[in-house]
Amino acid sequence: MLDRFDWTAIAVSLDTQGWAVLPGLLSPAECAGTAALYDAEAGFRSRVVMARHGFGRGEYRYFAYPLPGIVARLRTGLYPPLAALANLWNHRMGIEQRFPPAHGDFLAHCHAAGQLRPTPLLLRYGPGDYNCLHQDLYGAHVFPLQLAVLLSAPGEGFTGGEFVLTEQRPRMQSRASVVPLSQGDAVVFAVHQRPVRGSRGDYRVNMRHGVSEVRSGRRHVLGVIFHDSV
Ligand SMILES: O=C(O)CCC(=O)C(=O)O
Ligand SMILES: [Fe+2]
Repeated sequence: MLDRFDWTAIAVSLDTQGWAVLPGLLSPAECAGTAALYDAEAGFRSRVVMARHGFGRGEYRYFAYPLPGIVARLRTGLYPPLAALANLWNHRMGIEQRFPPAHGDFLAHCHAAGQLRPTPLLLRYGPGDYNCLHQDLYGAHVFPLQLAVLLSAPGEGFTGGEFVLTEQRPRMQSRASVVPLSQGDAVVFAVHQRPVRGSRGDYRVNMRHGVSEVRSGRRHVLGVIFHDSV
């Protein structure tokens, strides 16, 4: 399911832009089935109403362990190629930490440090909802890449609600990107920082992500974060 993607091209896109799209990661049926979980009683550990925290407008729910099969498979299966890139990034940024090749081993480090709670989440937006620019840091252990899968169909299921990334460069003005996504596409992006090649070697830029206002309809997204939370 995941070996059909061109991981070399994905790494190049992440290196040059700070994000990459995995087209059609989930089928329309998988998108609908996953979005429908939002209304299930069980299977989640908490629900967050964004306006209550100043995070924006709309809401999300964090899955509980055990994760639904599709979420667990994506998290475990996408980790190894992303860990290889994360290790190159940490080397370039002068950060000592290296990531083990299997997700279970990385999670064991999170759990030993008291980061025990699962972070994959489902988000739901309606008209007027949006997600302020943020970084999903949940403790000292951070895996530097994450994924968001658009479960709804732009133009049909909703309008507005674009996925936005900003890149804050040292002593320079910030740059914004809008990531074009169709239903079932995933965007892989930097959680916190990424290395950028400059004329005098690599420097670090600070990344944030968010969602512009949804104008109509309903927008569901599956978020896959690889570190667990305190
Ligand atoms: O709704 C989105 O596209 C962004 C979701 C998000 O912030 C995340 O998955 O971390
Ligand atoms: Fe996020």
